[in-house]
Amino acid sequence: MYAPPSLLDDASIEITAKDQHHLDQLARGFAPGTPVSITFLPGETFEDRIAAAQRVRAAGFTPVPHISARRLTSVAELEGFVAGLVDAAAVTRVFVVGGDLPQPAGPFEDALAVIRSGILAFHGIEQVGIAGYPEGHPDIAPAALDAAMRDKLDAIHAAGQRAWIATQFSFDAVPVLDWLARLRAEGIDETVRIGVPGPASVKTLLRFATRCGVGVSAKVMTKYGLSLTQFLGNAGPDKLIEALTAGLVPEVHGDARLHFYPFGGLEKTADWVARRG
Ligand SMILES: NC(=O)C1=CN([C@@H]2O[C@H](COP(=O)(O)OP(=O)(O)OC[C@H]3O[C@@H](n4cnc5c(N)ncnc54)[C@H](O)[C@@H]3O)[C@@H](O)[C@H]2O)C=CC1
Ligand SMILES: Nc1nc(=O)c2c([nH]1)NC[C@@H]1CN(c3ccc(C(=O)N[C@@H](CCC(=O)O)C(=O)O)cc3)CN21
Repeated sequence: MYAPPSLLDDASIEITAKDQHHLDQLARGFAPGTPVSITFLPGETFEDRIAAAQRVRAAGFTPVPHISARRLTSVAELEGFVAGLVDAAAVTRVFVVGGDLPQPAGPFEDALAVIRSGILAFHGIEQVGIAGYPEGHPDIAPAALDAAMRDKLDAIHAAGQRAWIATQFSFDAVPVLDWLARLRAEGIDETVRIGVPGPASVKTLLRFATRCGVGVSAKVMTKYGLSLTQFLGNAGPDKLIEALTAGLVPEVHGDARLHFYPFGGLEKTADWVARRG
């Protein structure tokens, strides 16, 4: 076994509202209490998202609903969503992202605006997650990303809440480890959950990489085990997690864990974790 149990043991996982009907599959690889993020996708209703959080809680996991700032159309919508999550699923943790819309659909320009609204703290949210980009973001300058991270951490702490960082998924350990070391050197010591893809077909992984603005060079594809000649074949994060495990040094990288994006389905990721855990 190449991965120490700790890195896989403390992993979290991200689902979509549709996955709420397949939560039984998660228990095969993830312990009770595991944080389960619920992606905020367009085309879902707030009722769907609240029901998903409720099912995650009922299945024995910790629901972590995502809030996409730019997709919110009003302050009342945010109020209603957070109140609903607390009432139905006793939610105490949420993850706030800017969102992919080029222009905000409502009053929230970015994640910071949602945090500064005070609505999360008012409803008793205790922990707030924010996004990290070890390889940068295609539409946001590195300095803006750094400044946003500091501002968001300050605002979360000022509201008396705890923060954590979950990173955009990556196929390469090197930039992730470098970025994490830099963050720690700057004095940011929050838990970082490193985004890794679950096992999925090469085709699916490349489709999500394109959609989410994650670049994959030929060199990185080879390193990860992604082959264009086996486009329909599967690729798992074995080598990536092996490299992270070998490269993570607690004194340098602090509290680092994994966050799985199961692009190939919950069952495949849970079984993969169970086989290696
Ligand atoms: N990592 C993840 O799991 C997810 C990431 N996203 C991505 O998050 C990006 C930004 O979110 P955060 O890191 O939370 O940043 P943020 O909300 O903290 O904003 C950081 C800076 O980038 C600007 N910005 C925010 N969204 C933008 C966009 N779509 N296009 C151009 N500029 C934008 C903001 O005005 C601000 O100056 C979105 O563009 C989206 O691509 C969206 C959903 C999930
Ligand atoms: N820039 C950016 N935008 C995002 O929306 C985003 C990221 N980055 N990083 C990773 C997470 C993970 N995201 C997602 C988005 C959709 C599904 C998804 O499975 N959607 C459909 C299937 C669509 C398909 O297969 O193409 C589903 O039915 O659940 C999963 C994770 C969204 N996220």
